[in-house]
Amino acid sequence: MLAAKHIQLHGRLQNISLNLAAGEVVHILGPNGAGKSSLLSVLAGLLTPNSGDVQLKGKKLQDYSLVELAHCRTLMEQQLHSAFALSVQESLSFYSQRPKIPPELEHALEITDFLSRPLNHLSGGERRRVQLCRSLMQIWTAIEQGNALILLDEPVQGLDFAHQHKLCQLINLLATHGNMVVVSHHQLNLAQMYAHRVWLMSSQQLVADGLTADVLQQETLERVFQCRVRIAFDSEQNKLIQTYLDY
Ligand SMILES: Nc1ncnc2c1ncn2[C@@H]1O[C@H](COP(=O)(O)OP(=O)(O)OP(=O)(O)O)[C@@H](O)[C@H]1O
Repeated sequence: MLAAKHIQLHGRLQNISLNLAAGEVVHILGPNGAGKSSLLSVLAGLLTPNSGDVQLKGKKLQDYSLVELAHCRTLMEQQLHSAFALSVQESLSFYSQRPKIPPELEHALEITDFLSRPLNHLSGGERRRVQLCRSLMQIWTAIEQGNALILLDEPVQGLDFAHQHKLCQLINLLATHGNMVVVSHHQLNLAQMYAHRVWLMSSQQLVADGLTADVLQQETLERVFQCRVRIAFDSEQNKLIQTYLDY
């Protein structure tokens, strides 16, 4: 269980309270600058809020050592760092002692074919897949035990259509073991398909927290994104299928 109470971070987050249960997948949505990355950094214990606190499994984040946190939570940041000419294999070994990529990760991320290539010779999407693999392998033991907190900041950025869906399916699979997952991105349709719950942010505040279908309402989206939207509804399957901009 993860719980945040009255988080304030000057100029970035205002009075945010939330919680996340074992096995839940939450997608954070909201306009640029809304505070999604800042919130993920606070939940990871990498940014200390000016007031309020975050508790992971009943213990304040600041009472965990960095080593303890590094074994049970991962934060994949937006930026791709590949200044060094390390190979993909060397980069993975740096973060994990495991000799092999777990099959679930390989199935979704498909990176075995370029293990021997230098990271900085890969395409943007390929590099993103390596970055995801590395972040998840870092805490793979905790993930296998269903004990992990997985925080991913715009993980689908640069991924092709098929890999976006494979990643979302992987995330939901990992949650079935009891892991907690928070993912920020800008794809309303992926949230409609895969999120258990949505945190909608705007102007550094959490403006809605609820079941996906309840939060992704036309009126709410139009207010937050300041544009007209339309939502297509599949009446046979009784679910939302697509959100699109209405010109
Ligand atoms: N290092 C920083 N120092 C001070 N302010 C920052 C810093 N990083 C971001 N901000 C500001 O904090 C606010 C929230 O930024 P944040 O990066 O959390 O938004 P975001 O929702 O992740 O945006 P995006 O969708 O563009 O990635 C913005 O007003 C931003 O300009």
